[in-house]
Amino acid sequence: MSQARLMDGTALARRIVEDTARQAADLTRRTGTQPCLATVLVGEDPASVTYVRMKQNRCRTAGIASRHVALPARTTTEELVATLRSLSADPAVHGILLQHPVGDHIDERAAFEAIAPEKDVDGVTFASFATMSFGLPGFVSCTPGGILRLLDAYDVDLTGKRAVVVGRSAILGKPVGMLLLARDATVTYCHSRTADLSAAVREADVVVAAVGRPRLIRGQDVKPGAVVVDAGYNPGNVGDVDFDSAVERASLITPVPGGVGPMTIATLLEQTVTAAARQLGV
Ligand SMILES: Nc1nc2c(c(=O)[nH]1)N[C@@H](CN(C=O)c1ccc(C(=O)N[C@@H](CCC(=O)O)C(=O)O)cc1)CN2
Repeated sequence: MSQARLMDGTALARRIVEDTARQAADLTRRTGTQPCLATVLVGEDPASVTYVRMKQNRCRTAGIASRHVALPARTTTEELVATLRSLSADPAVHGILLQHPVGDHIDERAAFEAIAPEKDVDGVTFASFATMSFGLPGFVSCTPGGILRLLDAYDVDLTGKRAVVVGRSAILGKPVGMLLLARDATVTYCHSRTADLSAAVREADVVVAAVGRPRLIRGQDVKPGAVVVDAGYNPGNVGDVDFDSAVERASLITPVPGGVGPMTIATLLEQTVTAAARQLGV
C-alpha cells in the first residue's frame, strides 16, 4: 500500500487566519473597535508560555488586539475566578482564553465557568459544550473544531464511519467525540482503562489520538486506509501517533508539527472575531 496523504494543517490554518484578518479589518472599519482577545496564563510553564505567545503573535497577524494577564503560580482559585469575571464584564474584551493546564491547586473547572459564554472563544465552558453537542450556535472547543475543519477540507465523509477517540479530556477527547457523533460517525471513546486499545483502534475508520502519550498509536494497529488524526502535543513536538509506521497504513494522516496544532489557533482567532461581531451588534 502507498503512503498516506498528509493533512496540511499549516496551510489550511494560514487560509483561515487570512480570512479572519479580512473579517477583523472589516469589523474594525465598520465599528471603530478592534476585536480583542484576553489571554490568561497562570505560572510560567515553558510550553504554555510558548502556546500563549503563539496565540498573541497570530492575533497580531490577523489584526486582533490581545491583552495578556500573567498571574503567578501561587494564584488561588478565587483570585483566578475574580480575574476571569472582571474580563467577562469588560466591554473592551470580546474573547477570553485561559491557558490549560493551570496549577493542580486550582479548581480549573470553576475558573473556566467564570468565563462568560459569549466570550468563551476557546469553547471550554459547560455552556459551550452543551451548544456544541446539540448543534446550536455557540463556540466549539478549538482543537476539536479545528480537527473537523481539517477533515472537511480533505473531504472525509464521516457518515456511518467507525471513529475511535483515544482520550477523554474535557477540552479535547470528549468534545471531538461529540462533533464526530454529530456527523453521524459511530464513536467509541478509549482511555487508560480500556481493556484492549489495539483491538479498538484496529476497527477504526477514523482514529483521533488525544491522550498525551508519545507515539502510543502504532502503525500495526491502524486499519489499512484509515484516517489518522494526531492531536497529541507532547514535549519535543512528538505526537500520540507513531507517524513513521502509521503513515504506511493510513490513507490520510496529520503530521506533528503542522497538523492539528495550527488549526487550534486558527479556530481561536476565527471565534474571537465572531464573538466581537456579535457583541458589537454587527
Ligand atoms: N485553553 C487551552 N489550553 C490548551 C489548549 C487549548 O486549545 N486551549 N490546547 C493545548 C495546547 N495548545 C494551545 O493552547 C497548542 C498546542 C500546539 C500548537 C501548535 O500549533 N503546535 C505546532 C508546533 C509548535 C512549535 O513549533 O513549537 C504544530 O503542531 O505545528 C498550538 C496550540 C493545551 N492547552
